Amino acid sequence: MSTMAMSLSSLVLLLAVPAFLIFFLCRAIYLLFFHPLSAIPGPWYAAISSLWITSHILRLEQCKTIHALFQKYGPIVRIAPNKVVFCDLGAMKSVYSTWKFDKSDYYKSLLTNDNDHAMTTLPHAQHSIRRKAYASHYAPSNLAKLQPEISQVTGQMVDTLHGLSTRTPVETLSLFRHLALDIIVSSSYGFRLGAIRKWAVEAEDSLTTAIADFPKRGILRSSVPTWAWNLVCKIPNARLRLLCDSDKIMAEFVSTRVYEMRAQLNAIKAPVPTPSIIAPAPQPHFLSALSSLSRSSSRSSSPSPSCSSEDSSFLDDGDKSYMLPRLLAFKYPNGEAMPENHVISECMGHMVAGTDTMSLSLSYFLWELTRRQDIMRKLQREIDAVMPDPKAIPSIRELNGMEYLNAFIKEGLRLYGAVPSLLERVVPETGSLKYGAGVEDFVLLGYALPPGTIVSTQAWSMHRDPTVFPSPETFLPERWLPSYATSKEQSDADVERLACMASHMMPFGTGSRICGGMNLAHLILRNVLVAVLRNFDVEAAPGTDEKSMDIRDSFVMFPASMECKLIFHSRDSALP
Ligand code: HEM
Repeated sequence: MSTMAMSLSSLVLLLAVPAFLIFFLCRAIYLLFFHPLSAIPGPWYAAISSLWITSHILRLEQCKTIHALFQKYGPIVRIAPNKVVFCDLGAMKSVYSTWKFDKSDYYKSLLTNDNDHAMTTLPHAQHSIRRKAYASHYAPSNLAKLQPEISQVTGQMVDTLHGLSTRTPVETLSLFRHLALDIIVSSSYGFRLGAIRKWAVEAEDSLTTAIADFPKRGILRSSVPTWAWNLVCKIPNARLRLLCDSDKIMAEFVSTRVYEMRAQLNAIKAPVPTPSIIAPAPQPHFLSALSSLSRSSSRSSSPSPSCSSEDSSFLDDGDKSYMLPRLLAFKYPNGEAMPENHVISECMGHMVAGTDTMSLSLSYFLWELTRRQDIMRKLQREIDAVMPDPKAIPSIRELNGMEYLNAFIKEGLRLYGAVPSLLERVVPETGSLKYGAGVEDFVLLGYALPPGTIVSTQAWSMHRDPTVFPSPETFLPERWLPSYATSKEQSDADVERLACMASHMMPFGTGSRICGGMNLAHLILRNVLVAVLRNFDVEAAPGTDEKSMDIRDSFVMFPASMECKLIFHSRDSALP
């Protein structure tokens, strides 16, 4: 009996193995030669399985791998059975701006507290409602009101750096993460977190740690089964607990702000005077030096666009206008208020989206300057001229008018934009969009893509197109400056060249899903760069070099060593 059973199971095995091999072979032949995407160039092994691209994602080198594919195969490449990438301006506009395809499931890995926020809301239609809830917060006119707070926090950071003993290496990813979080928290909730102050005394700020942990938690959480995750979180190790709880820590922080804000709003409705939720903070010299400038800029700015709020009067706290009350006052099209868990996840999404992106960009920008003293000196000459007092950051208008600084930031975002990765979208079902009279299929660079195909491009490659950016790997702010040509032909060519470069730039994404905090990001970059370079010369600390700063990517980019240590030398004595 047992001999019979054994021979039966060997027979099943004998048949199963070839059956599986035949199935795999037939599938591979179909994917390679008969699949609707089979005509698209690319490595044959990528066409038959996702394993190849997944191995590069796991090695944290997707951007460079995809870029090499464009160099080998041209502007459209098949990187997996169902995935197509492209590097072409027309295609970029078509996917992200004209047809506004929905995002792919990839974005669900960025959920906060298991809830959607604007970045993870996949369908275009739902997203545009969500975006309305917060968009006016980041309007330039509203940000102008928040400039004094941004300058103040930046000033605290500069004071802290001045207080360090000479030649102390500073890990700038951590420094700028604390700074960015202070700014985002203050501009979103009107709450002084004091992360920079804690950083200065080396005290841990659990919210900053939670935000730094968030991506690691996401990767770990999605790569192990729930039971294993629960087990990991039971290990009695304080650091591990913090990592496991990062979502919870963020959610609790935001819930408390919601609770406080509601209390304040209710108090405003009932005419009982209440103190502002902003903890009274000392008036640092930075703020006092700036307040008159910033007040005049906020007064002259146009009123912030209204959100669909019935109670917009409470949006202002004195001169300022925060994001949280906008979300609490927002009504969905059916007239219902945004549920509290949506408000919380939206706020968490912005903290996560804005913190590491800022710290990475600023760290790479400064690291580049340590290698390019010529650029640092040019920037300092321009900054010194508009910022005679090293403690008074110029007005937004003056910052925006700094030609070389602007060119430097554009070039920085070109090579060191914190999100250089594929921004995946999905070709919709046939018939849900009409591509033209009688045109059912979506055609990209001459290839018809069936519904469900995942299409994307990456800033890494769009920003390194040698036909648009000559010597693309060279950091050259001058490429963004007009040549001040005297002849009409030359100046027309100049305008065309600059416009062509600008149209290829997508450090903040592009189209309807472009970074919601882009204006705030620009403001922070300008504030921090002028404050740091007016006050310090920057040098790379021993060990911070090409190798340690080599770029890795996992949606955001980061240095191979996961740190960036720089030394800030005070310029006090050297100044005229
Ligand atoms: C240099 C800094 C930054 C870079 C490079 C950057 C880049 C990006 C990119 C590439 C996207 C995604 C586009 C897509 O998936 O198609 C994005 C989305 C987003 N970012 Fe940023 N970002 C930065 C700073 C910020 C800041 C400071 C905030 C706010 C505090 C912010 C808030 C957001 C939000 C809310 C979204 C989702 C937008 C939506 O779908 O409505 N970002 N960002």
